[in-house]
Amino acid sequence: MLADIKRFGRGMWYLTRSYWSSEEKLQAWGLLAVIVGLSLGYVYLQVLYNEWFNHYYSALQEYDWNGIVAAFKEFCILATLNIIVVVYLTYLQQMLEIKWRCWLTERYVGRWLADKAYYRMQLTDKGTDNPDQRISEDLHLFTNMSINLSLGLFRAVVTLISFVAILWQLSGVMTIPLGQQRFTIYGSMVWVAVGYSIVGTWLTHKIGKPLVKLNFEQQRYEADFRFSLVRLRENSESIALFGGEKEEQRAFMNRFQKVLGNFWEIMRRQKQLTWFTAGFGQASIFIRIMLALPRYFAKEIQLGGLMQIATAFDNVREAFSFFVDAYSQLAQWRSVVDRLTGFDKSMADTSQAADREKIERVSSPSRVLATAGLNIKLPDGRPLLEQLNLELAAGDSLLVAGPSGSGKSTLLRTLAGIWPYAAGRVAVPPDYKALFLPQKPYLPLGTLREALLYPKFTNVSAQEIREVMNLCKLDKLAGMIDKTEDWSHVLSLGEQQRIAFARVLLTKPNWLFLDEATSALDEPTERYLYSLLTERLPDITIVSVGHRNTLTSYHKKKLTLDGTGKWSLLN
Ligand SMILES: Nc1ncnc2c1ncn2[C@@H]1O[C@H](COP(=O)(O)OP(=O)(O)OP(=O)(O)O)[C@@H](O)[C@H]1O
Repeated sequence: MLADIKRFGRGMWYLTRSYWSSEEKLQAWGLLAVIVGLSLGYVYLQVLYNEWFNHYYSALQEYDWNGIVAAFKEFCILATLNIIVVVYLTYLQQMLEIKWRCWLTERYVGRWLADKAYYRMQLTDKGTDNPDQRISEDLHLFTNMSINLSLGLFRAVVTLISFVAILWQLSGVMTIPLGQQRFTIYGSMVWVAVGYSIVGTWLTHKIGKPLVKLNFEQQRYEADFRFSLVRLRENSESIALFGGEKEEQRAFMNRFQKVLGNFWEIMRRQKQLTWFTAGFGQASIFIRIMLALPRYFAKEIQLGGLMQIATAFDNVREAFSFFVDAYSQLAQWRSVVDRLTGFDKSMADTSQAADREKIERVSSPSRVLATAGLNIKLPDGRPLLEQLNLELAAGDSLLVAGPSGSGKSTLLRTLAGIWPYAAGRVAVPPDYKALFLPQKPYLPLGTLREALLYPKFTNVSAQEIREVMNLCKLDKLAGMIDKTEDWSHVLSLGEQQRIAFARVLLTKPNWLFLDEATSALDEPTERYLYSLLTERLPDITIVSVGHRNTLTSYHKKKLTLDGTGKWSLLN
């Protein structure tokens, strides 16, 4: 338990410190100071309201018309101030939350993308699941809960102190005769109000405790259910071709049953809790009056004093109920902090691993790409390729062949610098401008023009884009370059591969790595596109991975891998 609290404290400190000591610190602290000021103002207004009840009801009791008019005037001022304070308190609190979230999101997204951590993490770190959820949901929850809970706690404590003091004053001194003795009790109403609130909140907590876990589970079941629906959308074609609708429906309903079962549990618990809270709320209306009646009948206080006691009692009770509500959120807050610190640690580890990368990348003195003693392994340590010594001069072309799973793509990943399980030396030419084409090109959501120029949206004229598209046999699409679509779903794989070739002609790299980038094309188109490359980019060096025999004729060299570490080179 203590270790948990310590870990939570450390996590909180780590996540909070960065923003509050950042370049935005002045703004953040300034905003916080205004919010704290408004919170104090809000509590002070509640105290004034409480006194107002006294003035108003005392005037009513006395049939004092002038007193009532004065109370109305006072009420108008208090109500106006209250509205202004409540509006700005909410608005500024949300402003602080969004600024903090924005700062954290920028930082997390930046770190996730730096050193290709997003790719490496899925290879090296199995512990951090759903980084997308960490960034979108957890950062939102973290800032929201940190601000609401800490400022809420501050307000509740100040309210409690203020109204306990008021109740103490209004309680006067109570003397109870017991036989010969007389007992004097100070602040009697405080003890009753605090006792009543503690018992009530404790019972609420006892009855409502299982709801914390149940609500947490509900979120998880809902997320699982949603995820299965999203997967159907993503794999709609395969499922339609398999005719897998019945199986999918069964799987959906299985997941939905969990949502349903848990929700029934929540309803049952909620019902018990509502029995209690509704009863407790009604009882308190009665008790708060009963509490003050002895002094009222003893004519020690007036009707105004009676009403003032009643509202002070409500304020004390509300302040206590905040602790219970907050308590139920603590578990969620703690798990958010845990998840974020875990994610942070995993990003830090990944970037440290990138720093001590075992591949030595140097600049080659001539226009040659050379590997020396290159060893590539699988994540479990099995060798894929051992002691690869390869030299490729600018203008060369190399075909990488070998059985499926022998490590061809992994060799390309290593040359691109994204495979972490590799060691050795890679020398790259000084004017090295490489482009890697995978089998299924990535097409970002947006226009075709953006997809064609991804990731560097350089200024290329529409005319040039259309020309290149015509060259790549994409004339049908040349008129739609500014149309926004989910192109990866609309275009056939062959069309997507031709888009990738158009991308090559537009970005003009001098080293091109193709990983089965023509697998979906017919052989004549494949031949045409290879000849187009050498015709339009005569300086280009091509490294291709592929199974087709036809590819051999477009390359001068052939590297064959056997998947156990051995390789052979044919010139
Ligand atoms: N992220 C990963 N985690 C674990 N193993 C992996 C990972 N990526 C690839 N591998 C394994 O590495 C081996 C080589 O994969 P690679 O994709 O390089 O083969 P390939 O020769 O290109 O295969 P193919 O011809 O089928 O495309 C395979 O056994 C594969 O299962």
